[in-house]
Amino acid sequence: MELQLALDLVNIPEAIELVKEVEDHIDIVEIGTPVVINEGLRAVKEVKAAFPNLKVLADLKIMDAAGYEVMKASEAGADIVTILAVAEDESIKGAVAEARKQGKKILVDMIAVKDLAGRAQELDEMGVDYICVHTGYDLQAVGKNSFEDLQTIKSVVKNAKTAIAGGIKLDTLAEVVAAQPDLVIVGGGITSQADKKAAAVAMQQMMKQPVAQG
Ligand SMILES: O=C(CO)[C@H](O)[C@H](O)COP(=O)(O)O
Repeated sequence: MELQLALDLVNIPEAIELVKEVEDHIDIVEIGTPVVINEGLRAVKEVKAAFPNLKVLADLKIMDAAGYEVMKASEAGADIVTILAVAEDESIKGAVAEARKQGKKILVDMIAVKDLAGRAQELDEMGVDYICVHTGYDLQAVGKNSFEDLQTIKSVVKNAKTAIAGGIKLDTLAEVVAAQPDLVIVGGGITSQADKKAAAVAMQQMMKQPVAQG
């Protein structure tokens, strides 16, 4: 199980400072959508240059022109690029084809999908690398989470890795870990803590513990 640190509310120097604090305790650093909007793909390039040993995910949440956008994010140094599950199948297939060409991975964000099981099955058949259930900020604000959604996609996905994002904190991580996703994405659960390193260490330890059977 891998841990991804999501950076959403920072500029490039702040992102680099933040990652320095936790780099030994995370697997992937996400350049969040607001950062890409504010700073462009330069943020991906500079963070990858600063931390060549970490995988970098560009959270572009692609909706169209997928092959082109995956190509540009790849050129900037992204290892993983995100596309929205609600995009057209042609866009998903274009993203997967370009990622294969570039030696990169595609993570599909299931935000706003109603038929989670059906769409997850289709995406799995299209060869995407990760399928991620996600409660965005606007639904977190009304008390939602994606814990049940993770079980739903896990019951149908055969090939892709499964991931979960949205408001995960240390006190809710045990429930997430029990469902055994391949990837856990945490933003504010680390970045809003006074001791970010301690939060990342505690999360990493919890994720490494063997799961009780039965
Ligand atoms: O993609 C995002 C918002 O659209 C965030 O990166 C994701 O939700 C993780 O951040 P947090 O743990 O703070 O919710």
